Amino acid sequence: MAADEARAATALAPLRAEIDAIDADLVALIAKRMAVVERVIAVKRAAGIPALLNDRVEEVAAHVRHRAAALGAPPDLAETVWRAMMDWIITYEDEKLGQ
Ligand SMILES: C=C(O[C@@H]1C=C(C(=O)O)C=C[C@H]1O)C(=O)O
Repeated sequence: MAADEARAATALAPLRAEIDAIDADLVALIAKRMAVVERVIAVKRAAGIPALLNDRVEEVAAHVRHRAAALGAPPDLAETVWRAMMDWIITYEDEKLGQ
């Protein structure tokens, strides 16, 4: 059993390094997306537009489902991740717009 676990640990290490590298790329993309969100907030503030725009939320969710399916990723996973991110961003925008 110990030998099996040692073999598994050896096999897992490079895969986990790949996941860590992908996560670093994803965090960089989140930072890039948030920089655009800051510009969205400025436009919304100037025009008196609210943080939550339901039609846009549904459009983004549909886009990521479609893109995930095209790339062989689970659409439900993509939609779940994006809805969580958009919920967080809407709260963030709300706080910023209320200031
Ligand atoms: C960024 C926006 O604000 C909110 C956040 C969204 C997002 O993170 O994609 C989408 C819809 C909005 O309610 C936007 O209106 O585009």
